[in-house]
Amino acid sequence: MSSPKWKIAIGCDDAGVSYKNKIKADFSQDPRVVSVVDVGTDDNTAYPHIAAAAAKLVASGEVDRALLICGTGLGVAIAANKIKGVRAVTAHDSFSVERAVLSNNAQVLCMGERVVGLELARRLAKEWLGYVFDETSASAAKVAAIHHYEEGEGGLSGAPEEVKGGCSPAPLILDAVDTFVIPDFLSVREAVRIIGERGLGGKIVVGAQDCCSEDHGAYTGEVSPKVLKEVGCGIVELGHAERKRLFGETDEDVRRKVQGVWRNGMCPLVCVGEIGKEGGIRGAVEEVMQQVEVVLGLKGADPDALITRGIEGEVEKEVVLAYEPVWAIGAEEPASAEHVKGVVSTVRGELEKRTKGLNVRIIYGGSAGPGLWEKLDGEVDGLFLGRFGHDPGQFIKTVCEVAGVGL
Ligand SMILES: O=C(CO)COP(=O)(O)O
Repeated sequence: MSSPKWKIAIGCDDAGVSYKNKIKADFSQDPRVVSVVDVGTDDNTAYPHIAAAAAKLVASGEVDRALLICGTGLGVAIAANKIKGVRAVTAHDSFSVERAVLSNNAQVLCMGERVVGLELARRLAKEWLGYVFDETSASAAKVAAIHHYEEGEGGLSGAPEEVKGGCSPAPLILDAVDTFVIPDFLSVREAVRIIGERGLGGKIVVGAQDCCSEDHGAYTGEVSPKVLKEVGCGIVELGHAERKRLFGETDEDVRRKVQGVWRNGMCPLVCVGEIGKEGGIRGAVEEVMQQVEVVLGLKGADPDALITRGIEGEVEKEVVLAYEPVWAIGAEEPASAEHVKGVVSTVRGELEKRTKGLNVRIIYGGSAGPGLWEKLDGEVDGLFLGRFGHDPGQFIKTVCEVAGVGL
């Protein structure tokens, strides 16, 4: 394996200028270093500002590591540790420098110009470049525990915790499945931040549970799809049965919202499903098709014109239909596999004829969870979890089943 090439930030206060400049010069000659960002200082800027500037570069991923010098190496470490995601240590001996990386995955090394001799400081900085944290080592779980405490017990409750718990499936599994989480509105930004921070942005899409059909205007209390896009949403759930039942939302309302979601380059996830189970597969297909015709604007539409009609500008030609028989939501069991397969395959066949150029995926929801996927014989494109998605263990189990990977 080739050794890594580091992007490094370096900084000091007025007590650490000469060591910083020496080590910076060493780094510029070291083939293991691709770039050095000097955050200062050669004046008397106080150490917390310098340390925070370097630590922010680490936290944002602009650099891999930072080296900070002050009189003791203590103040800069304390300040750098205030930046979320950063682990900074003070170390003046070879063993501590090694363990700082291999045990603690510290990205920031701090030294004190008044504590350690110049030649030792230079040697330690050189050794530091040779250590790489092993994510598969026994230390990884302990570093993850630090991260857990950093998230804080006093943070938002409810959905963010679920999001945090649900963020742990290995990235490889997530490569095999398109995964999304749809928290409440207030938790959307936090979900985007946590997922990004764990390097899972692009692997887990964050969505919203509803949106306004309009981007701007006097719609007090509504949430604009434009704003959802800006904060990092990629998918918006529309027309859930509860919105229809409790808030009187109609399929025509959903149609306008679908347009708003498309207009903003996101994917609409439209819930459809029959109310009662008496009509069997036939009755369900009829009810679902009536809803789909309205929400996708299919009635009397020329399939070729469908995609451009009413969708201005950038067109995201995809929709996810969540087939959720209303009677199966919150029930003890999901609908039978036979029922789901029958409805989905018929609806899919209809839509193939009538939605040219539109990528339609149909997923199943309604008491969906572990054990269901294999029964559906590949007839549906995915699952939409309610209660089982709130439980990180069940969520991960289901994702693994869909990915075809054992836990
Ligand atoms: O409505 C649902 C998801 O939005 C389904 O919820 P349950 O899986 O808890 O039945």
